[in-house]
Amino acid sequence: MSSRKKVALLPRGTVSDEAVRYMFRGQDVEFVYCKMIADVFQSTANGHTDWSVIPIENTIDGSVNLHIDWLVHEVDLPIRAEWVFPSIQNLIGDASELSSDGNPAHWEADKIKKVMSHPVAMAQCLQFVRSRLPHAELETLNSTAEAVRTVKSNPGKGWAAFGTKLAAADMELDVLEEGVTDHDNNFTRFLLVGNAPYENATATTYKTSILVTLPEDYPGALHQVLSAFAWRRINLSKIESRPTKKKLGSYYFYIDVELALDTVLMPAAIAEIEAIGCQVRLLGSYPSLPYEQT
Ligand SMILES: O=C(O)C(=O)Cc1ccccc1
Repeated sequence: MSSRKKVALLPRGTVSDEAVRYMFRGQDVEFVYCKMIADVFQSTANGHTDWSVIPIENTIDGSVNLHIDWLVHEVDLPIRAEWVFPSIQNLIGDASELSSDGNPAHWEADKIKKVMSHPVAMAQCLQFVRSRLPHAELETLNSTAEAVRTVKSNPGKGWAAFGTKLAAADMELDVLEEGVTDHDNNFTRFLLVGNAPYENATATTYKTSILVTLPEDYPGALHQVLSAFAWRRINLSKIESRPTKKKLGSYYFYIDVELALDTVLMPAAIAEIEAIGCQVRLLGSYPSLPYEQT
């Protein structure tokens, strides 16, 4: 039997595709492209793939709540690694339709009736939309690659997309404007989740992600949770409250801790939090891989 690992991700030509090519550069893994994020998760949850790759947070728009909620409520797949990757969007369309002389650089705003993209990509380009395409209708789809494909299959309608250069090349469309993301330093954080372990000999930084549900009748419980980390001098890199989906006004806290679980301090901090009546669910303890420009 082949030991080649299978990784589920959004379609070819998406930002996820670029990020996964970067993460697994030089390694022999099989990419299983899925139409939308729910399919990505399901593919690993039902054993068809070893891992899923999930965009979880980005510089401009913050957490991708839909993806965090899937990870927490719909599947039980441990986090195996995280890494960041720059997400660069481009305005893509057919220059013969969107400019008067067919030159991509001469695209005209009033010829663009609608721009499509993934919601995360759209959120990253809103200033560009406001200043350069104020009259265009906006539509969000399952991925940037789907948006580019939709433009390709609807010629003559004045449609354009925000997406990658790879998707533009695949669909034989033009890059009308490069790098339309609102801030240059725009990175997306990706998670590798799944039941198969992931080894990375080069990792030097580790994180542990936990979900904490506070007892209802305990004033100051969050303060106690934070102090369990604070007096041990353990750094938190993220804390976010999300609805439990069980009752209005009931929340859990998603906490990223900058320490591996197999250190003396971490189990002690978790035991202290449990002792005050909080429920703690471990989402994973994993390497945090730096981005090195290739
Ligand atoms: O649709 C894509 O290209 C994705 O991979 C989702 C996404 C979009 C924008 C930034 C990061 C991930």
